Amino acid sequence: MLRIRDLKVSFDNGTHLVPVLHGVDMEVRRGETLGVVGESGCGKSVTWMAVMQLLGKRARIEGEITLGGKNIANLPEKAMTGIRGNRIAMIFQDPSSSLNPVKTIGSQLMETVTLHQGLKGHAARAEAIRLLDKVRIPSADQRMRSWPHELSGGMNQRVMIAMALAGQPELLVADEPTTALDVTIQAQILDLLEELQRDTGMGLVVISHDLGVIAQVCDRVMVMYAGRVVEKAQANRLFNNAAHPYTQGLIGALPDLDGPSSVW
Ligand SMILES: Nc1ncnc2c1ncn2[C@@H]1O[C@H](COP(=O)(O)OP(=O)(O)OP(=O)(O)O)[C@@H](O)[C@H]1O
Repeated sequence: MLRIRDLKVSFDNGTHLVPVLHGVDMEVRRGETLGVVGESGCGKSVTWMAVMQLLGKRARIEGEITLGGKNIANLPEKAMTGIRGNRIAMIFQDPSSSLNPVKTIGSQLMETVTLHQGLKGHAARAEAIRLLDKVRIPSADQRMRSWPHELSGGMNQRVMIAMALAGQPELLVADEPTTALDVTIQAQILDLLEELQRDTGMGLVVISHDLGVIAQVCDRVMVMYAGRVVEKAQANRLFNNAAHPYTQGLIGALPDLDGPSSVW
């Protein structure tokens, strides 16, 4: 469905270009859940921000990004607006900074529904409530009147996922979707993403520095290190038999339940 070939990204810092991605190759197959893992700063977010053309004017992007066979790298902004949200949607780490604090959940969700589905008034409201139900927000009708600060981080992330679903995207990119949440809520959000992926058949990309998160939901995994993909594998193969030393190090760093306890 989506193929990235030899993606190179540099940032212009005023005096010279600073290379950040050095030729990334990646692909997402229809209906799969792909994990992108690697330490902070290795280029996970930049890769997907480049796909979405959200990197701003200082970024120089080279390479090929094809969606359904069509090259979308460096598309004009107007054409890209038709892709963002409608074909590829993205959610981020901190839902409270993505939501507008001075608008209710309902009005933000209705705006998104109007933008992507052209619905207005009662129809937009009904669709917004349906989406809140779909992401398992209890009493969706009442929650429409809530402000972002009245909801927990986990609930706000569910609202962001509802917004992402408004455009019925073929692909949802979740960039560290659970990093800002506590552990029990993390598991619930991952379960929800998995369930939505199964129900809708959309492709799902989960970006995380946390192998535990990747292990829970992903079919295939791409491991990134210093602006490159260093390993691609089926998730179970990767965890049992990682080929690259960096991946072996990442797996070796996971806490071992059978190992000696450090708590006395
Ligand atoms: N707008 C920007 N201008 C300049 N450099 C940037 C910009 N955005 C990212 N970078 C640099 O690109 C590199 C990759 O960043 P990226 O955000 O993709 O890392 P990451 O793997 O997603 O890590 P994290 O999980 O910490 O976000 C980093 O060195 C970062 O400082």
